[in-house]
Amino acid sequence: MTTLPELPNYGRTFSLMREGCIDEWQAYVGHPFVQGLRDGSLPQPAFLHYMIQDYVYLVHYARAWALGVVKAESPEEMRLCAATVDSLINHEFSLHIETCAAQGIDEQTVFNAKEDLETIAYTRYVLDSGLQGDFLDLILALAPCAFGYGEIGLLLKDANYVGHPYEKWIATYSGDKFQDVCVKVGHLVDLAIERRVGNEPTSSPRWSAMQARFTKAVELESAFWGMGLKAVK
Ligand SMILES: Cc1ncc(CN)c(N)n1
Repeated sequence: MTTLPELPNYGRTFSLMREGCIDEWQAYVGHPFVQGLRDGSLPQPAFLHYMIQDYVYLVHYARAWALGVVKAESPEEMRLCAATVDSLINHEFSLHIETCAAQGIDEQTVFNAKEDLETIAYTRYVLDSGLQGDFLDLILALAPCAFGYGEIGLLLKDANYVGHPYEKWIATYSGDKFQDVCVKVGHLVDLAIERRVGNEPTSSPRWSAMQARFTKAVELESAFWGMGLKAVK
């Protein structure tokens, strides 16, 4: 029997929002694609297709975090957004670049890859949240990406071993560097909420719209996994 790791400590808002969409959340972190990553049964072509789309996703995702620098209302918010942009471009990208290079695909080719509909839907949803909304709208659309992969990394950590087909992927998302990003994003979300809606966010008239913003991004995460599986059907 597998024992579940303790819920990661990504802040107060994470716990509230995760609970507020628990069915959608479980569908995201327990998706069949994730099970295939865990036991190594995910076909390699599906993984490669996903990694190429995910690189494109991360390009837009980094742009959205850069928009966070533009929309921030305090130096701390600016710094945390800038640090996340740096971590995405100079750390997380490496996993994708190395995976694709091992298959003879260079970074510029991946950068120019044609986007699947699921990639367009999710990335433009996040960017639009920041363009039409305020900093909070943006950050809540961005958050499930970090928290979900952080939680999945911890869930899959025990299943990893040297020579596992997805060893590097699991090591990246369960590793200290990525976990540290999740904790910092959790702190940023808590700060942003406190600044704009106060200490009792669930009593705010804005809460249901905030939860809806978060939940939609969670659903788009599941659709993104589904895109990866479709590649081999
Ligand atoms: C679609 C998606 N969501 C989240 C992550 C983790 N940054 C990612 N790489 N790709």
